Amino acid sequence: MTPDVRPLVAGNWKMNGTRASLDQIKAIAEGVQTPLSVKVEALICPPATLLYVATALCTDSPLAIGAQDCHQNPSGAHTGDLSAEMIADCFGTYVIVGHSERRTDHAETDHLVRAKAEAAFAAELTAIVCIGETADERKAGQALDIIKRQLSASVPDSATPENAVIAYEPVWAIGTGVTPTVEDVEKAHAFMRSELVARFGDAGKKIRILYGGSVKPSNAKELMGVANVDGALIGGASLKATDFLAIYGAYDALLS
Ligand SMILES: O=C(CO)COP(=O)(O)O
Repeated sequence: MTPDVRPLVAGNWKMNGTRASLDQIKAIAEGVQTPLSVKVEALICPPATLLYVATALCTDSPLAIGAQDCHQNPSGAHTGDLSAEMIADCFGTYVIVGHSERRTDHAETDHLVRAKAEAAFAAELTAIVCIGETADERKAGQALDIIKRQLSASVPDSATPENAVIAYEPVWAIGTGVTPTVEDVEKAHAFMRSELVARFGDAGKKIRILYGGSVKPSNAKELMGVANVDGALIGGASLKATDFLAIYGAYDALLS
């Protein structure tokens, strides 16, 4: 945690979820209607097909809804893509950019990820910019170098604590059930914090840095309690309302 920073617990549903899954969003929207929501923000990023209906389910809930990607341009001939304006038009308030699966599946570069984050800012969305090293990069002792490069090249100069969130997701921890040690998470997040402060000054102290990769109810309290970990980006465990709410609820103990 970072002093005076409101943590964000975010779910990334990836390419999962049909209309039947809206029940889970409804349950999460109801489940986060607790006093904890003043202190901890909750977000679900369903597939684009569910975005508009999901926001309609959350009108009376503090649960925010976001998208998983956006195009760097506001409109035009880009078949199959989604603009940041379209997400905002569906009442989405966040968009994930530069997830490692998009960097791999769609060859997204740091440069493109930065342009997508800028498009998000222009549409008044908050961009969750994902970074993280692969297993090979880690084995080669390059983890911090990769983090430094991705952070500096993927995050726009216009990032602020309001419009930008960083998600550190070591690629080897995604969907594997394996997480870094608490010491490794602490080291990586302290490094990112120092990089952000060096670049953005006081604002860099408040930009949220989420941890992602095999977060589940059983490890949430330990991981979320680490210094400079300002929440989670959850994949698999965000698909079930009970699991997501258990992770969210870990802050009950951490903040009491
Ligand atoms: O990629 C992730 C979230 O964006 C993490 O996925 P898992 O929580 O399934 O490991």
